[in-house]
Amino acid sequence: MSHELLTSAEMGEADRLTIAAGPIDGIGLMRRAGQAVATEVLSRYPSAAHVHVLCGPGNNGGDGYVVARILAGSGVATTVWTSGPPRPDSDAALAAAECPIKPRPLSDFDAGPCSIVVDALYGAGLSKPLSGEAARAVDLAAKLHLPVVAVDLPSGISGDSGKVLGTSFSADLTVTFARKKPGHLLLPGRERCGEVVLAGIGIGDDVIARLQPQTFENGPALWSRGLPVPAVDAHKYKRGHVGVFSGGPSATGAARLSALAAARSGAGAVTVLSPGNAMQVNAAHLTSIMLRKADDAADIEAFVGERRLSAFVLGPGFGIGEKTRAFALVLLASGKPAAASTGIGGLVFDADAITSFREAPDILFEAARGPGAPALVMTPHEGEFARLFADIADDNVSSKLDKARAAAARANAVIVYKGADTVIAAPDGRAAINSNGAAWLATAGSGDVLSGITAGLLAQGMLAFEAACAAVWIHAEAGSRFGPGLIAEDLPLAIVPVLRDLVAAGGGR
Ligand SMILES: NC(=O)C1=CN([C@@H]2O[C@H](COP(=O)(O)OP(=O)(O)OC[C@H]3O[C@@H](n4cnc5c(N)ncnc54)[C@H](OP(=O)(O)O)[C@@H]3O)[C@@H](O)[C@H]2O)[C@@H](O)CC1
Ligand SMILES: [K+]
Repeated sequence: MSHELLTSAEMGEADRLTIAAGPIDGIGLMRRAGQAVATEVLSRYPSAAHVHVLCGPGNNGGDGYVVARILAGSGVATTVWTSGPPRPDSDAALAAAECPIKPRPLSDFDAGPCSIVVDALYGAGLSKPLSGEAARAVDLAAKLHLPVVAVDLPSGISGDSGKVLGTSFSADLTVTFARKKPGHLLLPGRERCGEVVLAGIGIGDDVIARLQPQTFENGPALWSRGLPVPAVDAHKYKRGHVGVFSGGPSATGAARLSALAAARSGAGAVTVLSPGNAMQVNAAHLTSIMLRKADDAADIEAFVGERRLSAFVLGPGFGIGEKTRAFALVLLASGKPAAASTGIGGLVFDADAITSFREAPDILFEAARGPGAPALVMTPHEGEFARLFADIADDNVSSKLDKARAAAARANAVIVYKGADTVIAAPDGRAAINSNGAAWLATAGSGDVLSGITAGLLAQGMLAFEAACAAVWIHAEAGSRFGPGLIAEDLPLAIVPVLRDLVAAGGGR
C-alpha cells in the first residue's frame, strides 16, 4: 500500500528509523534517491544536450550531487550550480565529494537551448520563502521554457501544505521518495509538481506502518473493502433507505438529483421528502423514487418513527433559515436513523443546511455531539466553509488539510471541504486528499449528486469517513470519465461504470 501521505516530520522519522534498523545508512538512502531521479532523467530526456543540476545546501542538494555524478558518468553534459556548500560531515557533503563535477555558483546560472534543469535546491527542509539567486533561477528556467525535473518537491513548494513560499519552480516531473507528501496533492503544489513519480529507496512498509500516518491520498485502497455490495438475501430496505429533503415548488431539482444519485449508489429505497406545496412538481418527475410530504418537524418525526430509514440529505435547494435549522436539529436529535444492517446511520448536510447555521454554528456543533446523534457528513465548498468556520478559514498559515481537520474536530462531523483538491477529514484526525477530480465537475447540481452518493453509501452501512471518501472519488471519477459536456443530470448514471469497475476489482464486503 502506498496511499499514505507523509509530512516532512514523518518522512524524517521514516529516514531515522530505517537508518537505525540498518543495514542501509543515510548516504545509502541518498544514493538510491539520486539514482531514481537520474534514471527518470535519462529515460525521459535521452536527447537533452545539457543537464543543469541546481544543488542546495541540505540533503535535497545531496540528492542532486548523486544525480549529477550518475548523469556525467553516463556521458551527459552536466553542470552543477550550487547555492552553498553542504554542511561538513553531512551525507550531502559525502555525495558532493563523490561527484566529479566542480560546482559553479548559482548566482551565475545560465543555460543554452535543449537544456533541462534538475531542481535539487530545497525539498522537505524548505524553511523560508525563495529569494535572491534561487528566485532568479526560477525566473530564468521559466523564461527559457526549460523542462524541470524536481527532486522530491519543486523548490519553493511546502511539502506539508502545498503552498508556494515566495516563488517556486513549475516542474514537468517530480520524483519523490517512499511516499507522496500532502504538498504533491494540495493546490497550488499539485500544479507545480507536474507528473509525480514515487520511487522506492529502501524505506520499508513496516517503517511507514510504525508511523501510523493519518493522511492519505483518496482512492479505492482507502475504502474499497467497505464498499457495500448487496447480500444474497438482500431486499430493498436491507439495502438502506435514504430520505432527501426537497425545497419549495421552484427549487425541487437539487433534491431529485441527490435522490437519484443515492439510488444509483445502491440504496435500496429513496424517498423525496417534499413540502406540501411542491408535491405535485416532485410527483411529476419521480418514478422509482418515492415521495412523501414533510412540512414540519412533526412530519419528520412521524416518518423517522415508522420507517427504517438509514440516511438523510438536507440542504440542496432547501432554502436558508429557521425551518432548515429546525429540521437539522430534529434529525440530529432523533437518535436515528439506524442503518439497515449494521446500526450505523448518517446525515449529509450540504448547501443551505450549512449556510443556515452561519449566525450560530455552535448550536449545530453541539447537536452533532449529542447522545445518539447520527454520524454527520458536511460538504461545504470554500464559501460555505467560511460561513461555518470563519476563524479557521481566515487563518492564512494553515493548509487546507489543517483547516478541514480543525473543522471536523470542532463540528464532530466528517468534513468534505470541496474544491479542485477536495479534503475529507474525520473528527478522529484522519484525512484524505482527493486527486482524481476534473474541471468538468464544476457544474450546477454536481454537489447535490455528491451528497446523494454519500447518503446512499451511508444508508448501506458504510462508515462516515469511508463513505465520504468513496463518494468523492466515485463522483470525481465519473466526471473525469464523462468529460466534456457533463451536466449534473449525467452524473448519477455516469457513476454506474465506476461502481461496476470497483466491484469487479474486488471491492465490497
Ligand atoms: N528523509 C529521507 O528519508 C530522505 C531525504 N532525502 C532528501 O533530503 C531532503 C530533505 O533534506 P533536508 O532536511 O536537509 O532539507 P533541504 O530541503 O535540503 O533544505 C535544507 C537546507 O536548505 C536551507 N533552506 C531551506 N529553505 C531555504 C530557502 N528558501 N532559502 C535558502 N535556504 C533555505 C536550510 O536552511 P536553514 O533552514 O537551516 O536555515 C537548510 O540548509 C528531501 O527533500 C530529500 O530530497 C533523500 O536523500 C532520501 C532520504
Ligand atoms: K527540489
